[in-house]
Amino acid sequence: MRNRKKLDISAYFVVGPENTKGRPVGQIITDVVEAGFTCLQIRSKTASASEMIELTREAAAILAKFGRSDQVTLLVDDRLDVVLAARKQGIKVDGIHVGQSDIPVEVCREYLGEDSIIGLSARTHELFDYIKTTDVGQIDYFGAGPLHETQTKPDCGLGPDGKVITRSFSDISKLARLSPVPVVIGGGVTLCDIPELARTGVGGFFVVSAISEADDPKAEAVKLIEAWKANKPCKE
Ligand SMILES: Cc1ncc(COP(=O)(O)OP(=O)(O)O)c(N)n1
Ligand SMILES: Cc1ncsc1CCOP(=O)(O)O
Ligand SMILES: [Mg+2]
Repeated sequence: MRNRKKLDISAYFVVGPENTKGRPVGQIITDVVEAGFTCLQIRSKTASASEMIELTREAAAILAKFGRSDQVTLLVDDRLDVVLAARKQGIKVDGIHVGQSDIPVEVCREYLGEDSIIGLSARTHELFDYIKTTDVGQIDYFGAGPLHETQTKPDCGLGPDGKVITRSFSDISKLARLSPVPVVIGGGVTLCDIPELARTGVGGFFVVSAISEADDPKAEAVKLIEAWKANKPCKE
């Protein structure tokens, strides 16, 4: 349980090769690690299993190089097979993030073990009922959103009527209050959202494009962290 107890989801970067405008994923991961991000997720809807394993290897090596392997949590999106194969090859990967239509949390827990981190996305249109009724014993955090519609994941927040439901800051505060596990918010999050998000009481924010598409990913990552810690209005 050591890993699970010290989980820090305050500054969480999600990335895959389709998000970086052709730039090397490893360079942007290096930037966010140097900036002080606390959580990394390898997520790709286009990469093969072997490409995902290589990206995970590279991320783990970057964490090791900066002496951050025990402080920064490294997760893989969706792919239990990738996590298992990576571990088999000696790569230090801490766990998985799954959504409602992915491999069930119980199965992930069975294969990954008690010390692994498992994040779950809560279904947006049923969020509040869901957190009240779900057995959260096997879950380490909820990923929720979107705060704004996002091209990175256009189906995020899609309601039964086909319209995207975004979450207000007051919804998010309520979620932070009611959720039995820490909540991380993402989906269209940019620097200017961070101060208000920090005031909601959630455990953190997650971003893809705010960093992966920035002209200077490292500078953007630093600003995001400073804004989260300082709780001050943003200056672009
Ligand atoms: C931290 C975090 N929160 C939510 C998600 C979304 O997961 P999911 O709903 O399974 O959608 P995909 O990312 O698989 O498209 C996430 N990946 N990370
Ligand atoms: C992976 C994911 N899950 C919910 S929204 C999202 C993508 C968020 O990307 P961006 O920060 O670019 O809006
Ligand atoms: Mg998923």
